[in-house]
Amino acid sequence: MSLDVITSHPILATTGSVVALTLATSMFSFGKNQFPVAGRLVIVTGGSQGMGKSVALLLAARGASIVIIARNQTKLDAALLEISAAATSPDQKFLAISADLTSGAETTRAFEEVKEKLGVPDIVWQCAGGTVPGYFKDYSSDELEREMAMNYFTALHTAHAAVKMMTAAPPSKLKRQIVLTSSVVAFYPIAGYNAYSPAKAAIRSLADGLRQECLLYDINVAACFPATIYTPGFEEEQKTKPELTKILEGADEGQTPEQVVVACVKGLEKGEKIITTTLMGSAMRGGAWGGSPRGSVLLDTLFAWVLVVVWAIVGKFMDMDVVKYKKRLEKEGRKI
Ligand SMILES: NC(=O)C1=CN([C@@H]2O[C@H](COP(=O)(O)OP(=O)(O)OC[C@H]3O[C@@H](n4cnc5c(N)ncnc54)[C@H](OP(=O)(O)O)[C@@H]3O)[C@@H](O)[C@H]2O)C=CC1
Ligand SMILES: CCCCCCCCCCCCCCCC(=O)[C@@H](N)CO
Repeated sequence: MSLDVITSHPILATTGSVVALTLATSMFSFGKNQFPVAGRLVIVTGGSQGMGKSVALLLAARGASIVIIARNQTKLDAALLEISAAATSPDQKFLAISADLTSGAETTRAFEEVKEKLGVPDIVWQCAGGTVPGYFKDYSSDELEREMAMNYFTALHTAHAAVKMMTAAPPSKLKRQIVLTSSVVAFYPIAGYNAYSPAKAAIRSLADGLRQECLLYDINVAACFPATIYTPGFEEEQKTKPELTKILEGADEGQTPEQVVVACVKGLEKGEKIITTTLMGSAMRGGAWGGSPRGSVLLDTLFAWVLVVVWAIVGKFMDMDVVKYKKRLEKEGRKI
């Protein structure tokens, strides 16, 4: 096909220009760090333990000022001591604020305190969240609502307070940034997480839509999608996690919070928006892209093609594990 044919055909010409533009933009941004942190003010929600604490530790070591927000003051104080010890410059500031981020009013109060004491945040990274896994039939409706509040409302109020404060502030030289924390269950929900996965899927949806809207305000919005992370929250989960959920998520090796954070920061530095932390996570993302902006165009396209077929098979196998488990329970005379 000659170039003439391409340029004379409106659909081909449009597709061609979009592909060329995407490649040019990705080449242009290649090598440029899209997530500078030194000297910047970062709020980390859920920064008192687990993944959030690892985010705070890494960014403190890279020269950022850090505010951690969580509920328990004792845990906050202990974590802040550790985080401030990771500082590399005397100019870095550290602050811990106790707030329940399921409440919009509390979230606003915490953000106002940050502004008053240290200024408008440059980066807001939401990590607060967690789950009490279980069989759907066993939750009370209050418990179901609590999972939504704990995961989605915390993220929603945090993003809202951040966008309101950032858009009201004078423009900053470096782009301001919001990072949300979802989970791979937003791509592929499994049995035992049905109170939790929909809240994480809602975060994915918010990240995609807000990213688009925030192009208006010159604020970057990204979200990360870890699989199993070995954290205090995970330890707690294991206590109530159905055996079946453990079997299904056994396909995943798990990562330390440090590994997860290094992978997320790498993605952010490359300017990625929907960030996975393992190859399996990328495969799951590849099968669930929708209209989200791509990370690695080549890999994601390949996965998107292959996964159409792979999901048909893997999905069946996963379902078969469930049926196998049900039969095992019946055979052993056990009830769930
Ligand atoms: N661990 C895992 O396997 C995975 C976790 N994730 C997600 O990563 C994030 C971090 O998980 P992880 O490190 O395991 O969690 P942890 O339970 O270890 O830590 C959760 C943090 O969030 C804070 N927090 C919880 N609820 C609230 C609230 N209502 N208001 C303010 N702060 C709150 C906690 O402090 P306090 O209790 O004092 O408020 C704590 O600092 C979560 O969003 C989780 O869903 C995603 C994939 C896998
Ligand atoms: C196409 C590629 C093959 C796909 C195989 C599917 C394997 C499913 C693994 C699911 C892992 C779920 C981790 C959830 C972590 C989480 O969010 C909770 N621990 C909450 O803290």
